[in-house]
Amino acid sequence: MRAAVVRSFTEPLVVDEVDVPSPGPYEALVQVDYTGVCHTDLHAARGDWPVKPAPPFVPGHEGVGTVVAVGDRVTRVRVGDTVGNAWLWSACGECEYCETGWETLCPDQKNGGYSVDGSFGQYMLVDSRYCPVIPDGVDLSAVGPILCAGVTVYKGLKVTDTKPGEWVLVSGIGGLGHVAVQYAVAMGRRVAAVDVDEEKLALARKHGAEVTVNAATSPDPAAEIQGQTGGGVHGALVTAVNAHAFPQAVGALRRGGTVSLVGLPPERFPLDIFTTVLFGLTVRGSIVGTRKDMAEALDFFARGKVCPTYTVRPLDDVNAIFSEMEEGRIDGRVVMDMRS
Ligand SMILES: NC(=O)c1ccc[n+]([C@@H]2O[C@H](COP(=O)([O-])OP(=O)(O)OC[C@H]3O[C@@H](n4cnc5c(N)ncnc54)[C@H](O)[C@@H]3O)[C@@H](O)[C@H]2O)c1
Ligand SMILES: CCCCCCO
Ligand SMILES: [Zn+2]
Ligand SMILES: [Zn+2]
Repeated sequence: MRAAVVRSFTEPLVVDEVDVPSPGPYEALVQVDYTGVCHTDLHAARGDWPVKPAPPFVPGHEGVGTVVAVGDRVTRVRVGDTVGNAWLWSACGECEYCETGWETLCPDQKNGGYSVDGSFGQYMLVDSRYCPVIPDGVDLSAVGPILCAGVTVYKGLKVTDTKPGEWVLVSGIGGLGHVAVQYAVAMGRRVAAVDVDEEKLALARKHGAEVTVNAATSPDPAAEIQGQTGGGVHGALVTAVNAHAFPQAVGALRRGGTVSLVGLPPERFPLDIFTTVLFGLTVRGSIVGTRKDMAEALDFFARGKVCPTYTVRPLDDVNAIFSEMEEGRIDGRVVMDMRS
């Protein structure tokens, strides 16, 4: 099968012929139709996080396709079903986190396109007990971005502990952020959006953001958001790939507000102790979503409440797509057509 392989963190990906994998007892072999390209795939290919993948590997965790073979212990899916892969490729199912609804924190989890091969290939393996099951009748070219961008921002919004009618800031209106605006609107939140690119802010307005601030031109984005939201946002979701966005989001919070950190620039940011304590602020990390979160995020998509903005491109464009992503030149999501 053809697949895009990371052979080195300093070389372009190689689109090569590789062996079709065989499913283990609980695994399913999936013929991939489409796969979204997440900025995490770029972090993986560049090896720029503290915990690095081990080349050679196939990135991708927003893949969707048809089950063509199953292992002998598989019961949850059948040949012919439409499934996806995900960052949460599998977990142990037995630790304190798996037992309490936090499988995303399982220390023994496997990660699609990072610690196990992912969806940038014509076939992929999934763990039948964890793979997202795609709702019938949905557009398979559009659903891929829900499998990571969608579930991640849906969960990140949930853990801001905001209520309908309250203000939520979405910082970074890229692949994650542009669907975050849609989930927030569908969840009844009022949305303020920040990015450094006017086209991205226009996309945020198109999807329902009432307030938009350009952090590249505003002298004080946090103050601007405080002013335009009558005292600050009740919650914030940071998906930006630049560390400057993080203290700005904290500064945009209303007293008692919560910020969910989702974006992963490999950096640190300063947190002012006094104002965090005085204003009773909550700063929390949020990583993807559980299988239950995934089913809920897919349901919003299947009911037409969220629809990714995306362009479809061939697998051979993968290195160009990464370069455009690095330069912030991708509006919405790129989805690669794996059928050719
Ligand atoms: N926590 C998780 O579970 C999780 C899941 C998926 C992705 N991620 C991470 O989220 C990040 C975003 O992923 P993506 O696929 O949306 O990336 P993307 O490249 O599509 O979008 C990034 C956005 O950040 C914007 N941006 C850059 N600098 C900014 C600034 N100073 N202020 C505001 N916005 C700024 C860019 O203009 C762009 O719109 C990546 O680091 C990725 O690894 C985390
Ligand atoms: C810590 C890495 C989280 C990446 C989630 C999938 O994009
Ligand atoms: Zn991702
Ligand atoms: Zn576990």
